[in-house]
Amino acid sequence: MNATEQEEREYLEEIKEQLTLAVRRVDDSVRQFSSELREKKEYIHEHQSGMDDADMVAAGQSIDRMAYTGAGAVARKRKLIKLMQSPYFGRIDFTTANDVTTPVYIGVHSFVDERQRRGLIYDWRAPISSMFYDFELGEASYTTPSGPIHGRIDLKRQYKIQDGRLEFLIENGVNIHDEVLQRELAKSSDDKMKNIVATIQRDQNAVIRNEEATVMVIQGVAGSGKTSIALHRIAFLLYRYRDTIGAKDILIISPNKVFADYISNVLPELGEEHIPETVMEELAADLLGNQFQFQTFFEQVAALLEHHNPAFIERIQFKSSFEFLSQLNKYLLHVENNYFSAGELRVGRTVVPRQLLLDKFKAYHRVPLLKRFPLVADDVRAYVRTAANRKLTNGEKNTIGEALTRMFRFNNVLDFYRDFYRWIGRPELFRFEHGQTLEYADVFALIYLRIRLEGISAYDHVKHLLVDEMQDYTPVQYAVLSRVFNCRKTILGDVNQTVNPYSASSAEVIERVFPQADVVRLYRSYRSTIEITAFAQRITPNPNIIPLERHGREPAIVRHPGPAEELEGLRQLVADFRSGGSNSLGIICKTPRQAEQVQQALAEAGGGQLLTEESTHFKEGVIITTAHLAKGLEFDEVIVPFASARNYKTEVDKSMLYVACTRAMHQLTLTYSGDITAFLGA
Ligand SMILES: Nc1ncnc2c1ncn2[C@@H]1O[C@H](COP(=O)(O)OP(=O)(O)OP(=O)(O)O)[C@@H](O)[C@H]1O
Repeated sequence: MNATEQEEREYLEEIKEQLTLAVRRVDDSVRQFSSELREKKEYIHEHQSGMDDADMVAAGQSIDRMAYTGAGAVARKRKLIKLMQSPYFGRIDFTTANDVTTPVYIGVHSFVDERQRRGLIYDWRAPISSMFYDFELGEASYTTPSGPIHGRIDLKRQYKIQDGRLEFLIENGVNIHDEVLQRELAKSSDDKMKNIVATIQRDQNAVIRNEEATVMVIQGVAGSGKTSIALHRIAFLLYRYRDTIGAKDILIISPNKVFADYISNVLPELGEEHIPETVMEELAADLLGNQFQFQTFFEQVAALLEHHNPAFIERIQFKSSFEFLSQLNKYLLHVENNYFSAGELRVGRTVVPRQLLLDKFKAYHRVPLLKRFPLVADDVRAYVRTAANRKLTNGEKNTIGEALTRMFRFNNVLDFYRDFYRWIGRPELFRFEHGQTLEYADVFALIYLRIRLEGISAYDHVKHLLVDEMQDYTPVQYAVLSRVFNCRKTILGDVNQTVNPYSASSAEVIERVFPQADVVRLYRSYRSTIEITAFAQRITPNPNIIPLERHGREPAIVRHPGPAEELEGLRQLVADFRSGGSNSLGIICKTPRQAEQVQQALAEAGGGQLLTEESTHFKEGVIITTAHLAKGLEFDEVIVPFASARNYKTEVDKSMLYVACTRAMHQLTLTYSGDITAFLGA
């Protein structure tokens, strides 16, 4: 052990000692709080009869305050215990312009020596910690609320401390990030996504700490860390704006429940509370007031994969275009200008002129169309009251309301939506009968019309919206999100990983809906070995991709004489996996039906967990699923069965194949019988 290591080990022991003392102090205060709380409760119980309402309210408030402070102490203790396991992962020695050198140890939380008022560990999100990610040795600077601080980094170290023990320490070199990063990436997968605070890269750090963007769009290649970065960005914003934004003010729109569960640990690992999440279908049901039965996105994609239906594809393509959104907007203008056929209105002896009705209708142009009528009706009632110089009967009041509503062409959003297709001369593009299931492509268009015609008030509480898998949502969906969530947004995805190429959105399309967006493109790929990344490039080439220099086995393509032999081969591959050292194997099929078939075939060989649309979480081991559901997840090893020309032949199939192959971290195998799919090239 050299002198540096000796010194660092001693320092670690010292910090652990201080942390132990801090835990003890928190324990003492928690004990004190709970005994005070108990005494207060006992006092109230004994003196209840002599207390009036005001006394009771005051006593209740004081109990709430104590409980709140007590809960704060418990949370503090949780953080301290976490720090005892792994107090810090990095250190920089920073010398300011006036030659004061401070060692800055960086960890997941801050820890302050209260007596000496000195920071012992800095939170990775603190302004000073940004230099750890942004600079090597030499000149460096960071920004504080009162301006930039310039200086020099004289020393830089990285540590791996686990269960309170120093596992390794890496000194100064220019490539220190690379070495630790390589170690992290070579590890086995987990059933939950991990935090990456110790190895955040410079370009990733810039996205995480961006405070200016009101809409941030991250377009990144498969495995570029988009989801990780977005979650760390949330953690950063929660820290930076801790007085105004809490975990409950954030909303994550994730593609499905399994994915939501997969990412659910990252923020708690970073000491933040669980963040509310939802899926598009839940949001849609809410925004439609639960009035319609509708197809899910998953069902739409499954239908596309099972049958080739050109009319269905045409409907989806049209409704996923930017043109569709423009047409809807034009239609709304047409409705505004033409659908209110005002006529003279007679109430008793008073005649309300047509022009007055038209003027009133126009005067409320800021109010959603269908919400204007009660307002115009009130104005008309006032007009009649003044003209007739008397109060109106209830019958007359109602007549005014009803007459006005009748002057408008429709008063039901569905009627407008159907009329829209007549107006554009394409009635065949809307297939829906009362009581039927609405096609997924119609869901958000209908919601958009509803918002424009009736308005919305919900979701004002959300202060930051995170949308993952942005390529799966259409312009009209973004137009809805833009109106429903009047807050900052982080939107991320990869247009190459679409599961429905007929409705995919690129960063450019999203920019048209959010012209103010800051778009960041990430090309470095971290998940897979170079061999796997190169293999996936054969399916969907991207000349800009930069794979991280990490090698593994060449992906294998295994041909079988027939389907029965292929299933037998799968059983063998699963047995090999079980006797190997990896944690997770994903068998990723094209359709849910094929996934079920594989599950049945493997039942005798120890089986595997089938992930379906209804699943809410997954465990390590053998997972059988579809590319659609595996999106966003990763596995040590991936098998893609049925990679034949018959099975993978359309554009949708190609996307599925790309998504499936890019889920593999260390090993990838494709199996088939008949001819191999043409998507792998020569
Ligand atoms: N700076 C980093 N340090 C360590 N690991 C990283 C880093 N960046 C990304 N990774 C790892 O790379 C893998 C892919 O990250 P993530 O799932 O966030 O990428 P993604 O771009 O959302 O992927 P995809 O779009 O393919 O689902 C994860 O295992 C993540 O931990």
